[in-house]
Amino acid sequence: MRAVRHSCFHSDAQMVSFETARAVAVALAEPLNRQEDVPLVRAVGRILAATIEAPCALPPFDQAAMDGYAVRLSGETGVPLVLPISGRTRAGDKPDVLAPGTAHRVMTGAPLPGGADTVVMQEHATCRGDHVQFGLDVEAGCHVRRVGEDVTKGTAILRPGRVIGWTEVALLSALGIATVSVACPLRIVVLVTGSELRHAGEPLPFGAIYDSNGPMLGALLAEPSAHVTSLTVRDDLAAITQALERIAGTADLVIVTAGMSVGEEDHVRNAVVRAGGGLDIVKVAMKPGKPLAFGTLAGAYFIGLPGNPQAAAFGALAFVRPMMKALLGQAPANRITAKINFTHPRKPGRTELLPVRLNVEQGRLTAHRSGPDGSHRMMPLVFADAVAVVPGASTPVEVGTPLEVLPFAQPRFDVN
Ligand SMILES: Nc1nc2c(c(=O)[nH]1)N[C@H]1C(S)=C(S)[C@@H](COP(=O)(O)OP(=O)(O)OC[C@H]3O[C@@H](n4cnc5c(N)ncnc54)[C@H](O)[C@@H]3O)O[C@H]1N2
Ligand code: MOO
Repeated sequence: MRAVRHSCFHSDAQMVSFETARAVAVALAEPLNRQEDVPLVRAVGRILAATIEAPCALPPFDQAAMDGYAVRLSGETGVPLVLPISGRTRAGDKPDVLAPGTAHRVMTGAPLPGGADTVVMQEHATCRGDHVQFGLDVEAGCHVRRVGEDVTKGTAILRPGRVIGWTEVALLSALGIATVSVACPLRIVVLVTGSELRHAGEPLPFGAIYDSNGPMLGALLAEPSAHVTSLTVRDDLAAITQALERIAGTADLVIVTAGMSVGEEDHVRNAVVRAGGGLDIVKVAMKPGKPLAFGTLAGAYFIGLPGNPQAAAFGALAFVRPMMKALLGQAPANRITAKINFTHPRKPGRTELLPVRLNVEQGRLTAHRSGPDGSHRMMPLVFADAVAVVPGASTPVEVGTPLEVLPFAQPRFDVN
């Protein structure tokens, strides 16, 4: 774990820019380098921890690509129009040898008989008893899959950081690899703070609200490489400190929601320090999400997200996801831009995060506003599939401006 500047937030609590906070989040998070071997069939969504070299070639031998007849067309032999059929090889049979001046019946996937260099599709041949007659348009070398033309034995085919998906399962299975070394899942604990919170299904007294941040962050962050658990605590300094002490040592990443601001019931930053942790960043120049803190807590990374649901979600997308990638040994995600199709009046200041709906229009990724302002609102999230990043220095943003977007779902090209 890299050392962080344990600056005290009471003294001159510094506010850093959104870009600085993003850079710090990733720079803090060192790869955990914990790995385990798992059966390939259970490895989907897991992250490769070691380079895989091909233990054999693909195809593993020269083979017929069509049902037909293997012949030798190159060299001096040439092809008479009619050839005797000298043998038969199916997929799975041992390789045979082509008798000179003959044709050899082969099925797709069969080892090419030694000496043959071409397969003629059976649709271009007529079988006459123990002879076969070919059409005139036979092309030398065709319909043969050459050994190693897809994968050369010994080459590095997959590198650490790669997410195992169906394509990797196919490739590794073809190479006979049944077990892979993957990064151990991250242990993420979400501590939900707030005396007003109740769990869905519980009675709701007037003034109370249902906890949505806990379930939301669980759903947003959980993946095959990250186990997320959550617990809830009331707005009480001693109770939050105790909860943090209990969590310490059981998590790689501790996420707290709410209690991050300056009110009398906002205790999280004090509790982190009391629990033996340290805070590096305590405010970020972003809207929503300004009361957001980073630090460490007993060997874990700590991130405190504001209580408003949009602020908590956007903090998770902008900082937690990149930290998770770094901890799992993955390269940072590609930055994606979309053209916005709305105007957004503003003065230069904090970076703004706006929920947007993405569409492809005239071949360009286009972002539409998904609802009115307000980081307490849930509906703009439901109608969005990304958040657009308006840089702090921007003046009013016009239709057609390209802006970075952070997609809610991680696209395939985003995972290396
Ligand atoms: N005087 C100031 N007041 C506030 C400031 C400020 O700078 N000065 N910042 C505002 C901003 S911006 C935000 S964001 C919030 C952040 O506050 P906290 O992180 O301390 O969060 P709370 O005050 O506890 O809660 C805010 C809001 O979110 C609701 N909430 C909390 N947890 C959940 C949950 N798990 N599920 C659903 N909703 C939750 C909570 O009930 C509040 O309505 O502070 C502003 N105030
Ligand atoms: O900035 Mo607060 O994060 O919700 O509005």
